[in-house]
Amino acid sequence: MHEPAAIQDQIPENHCYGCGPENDRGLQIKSYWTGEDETVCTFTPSPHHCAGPTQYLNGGIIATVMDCHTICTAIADGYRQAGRATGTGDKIWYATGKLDVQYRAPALIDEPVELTAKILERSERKTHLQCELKSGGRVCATADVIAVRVPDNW
Ligand SMILES: CCCCCCCCCCCCCCCC(=O)SCCNC(=O)CCNC(=O)[C@H](O)C(C)(C)COP(=O)(O)OP(=O)(O)OC[C@H]1O[C@@H](n2cnc3c(N)ncnc32)[C@H](O)[C@@H]1OP(=O)(O)O
Repeated sequence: MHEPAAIQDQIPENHCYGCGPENDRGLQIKSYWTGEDETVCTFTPSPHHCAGPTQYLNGGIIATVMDCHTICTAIADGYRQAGRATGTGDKIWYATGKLDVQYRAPALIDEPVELTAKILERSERKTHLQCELKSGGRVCATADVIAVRVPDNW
């Protein structure tokens, strides 16, 4: 069961190509909590997101959606840990310190991809997450991500 609002729709001033509602040429992914430490995202590729062969999704797009889904999860978790609703009060912002993607199978361009993110560990400055991307019912990519908390003036 999803919370009513997507995480991205609660984070203000986000122009990110992958997840910013303010970027009208971006991918505009939407992520939702499904549990204490887990989120999901469904992304529907467009034909121009293809790899060399037109039936498969481009690897950079795969990395981008995994990056944005996990970093937005870390940001929302930062607000949760601070005891505040996402996007309220002083800004909490994380950047990608590490994004290690394993491409395990090609992802189909003409079906939505399903992403899950799981928080493995958190400390004051960083959050360690794992992400899985499925297409056509199989795991096509996994990622190990370190989100690092950055100040407003980053
Ligand atoms: C005005 C406000 C507007 C708000 C608007 C809101 C928008 C909000 C939505 C945005 C959603 C974006 C979603 C897409 C996210 C991107 O695409 S961000 C763009 C890509 N990333 C970058 O450009 C990052 C570039 N790198 C950097 O800026 C800095 O190197 C970093 C990553 C912030 C680290 O800074 P630093 O000062 O070197 O940090 P440092 O104190 O050394 O490390 C902090 C901790 O992180 C660990 N760490 C750092 N890097 C790594 C690493 N690569 N591997 C493992 N651990 C690491 C350190 O070991 C350390 O751990 P502890 O010692 O605390 O245990």
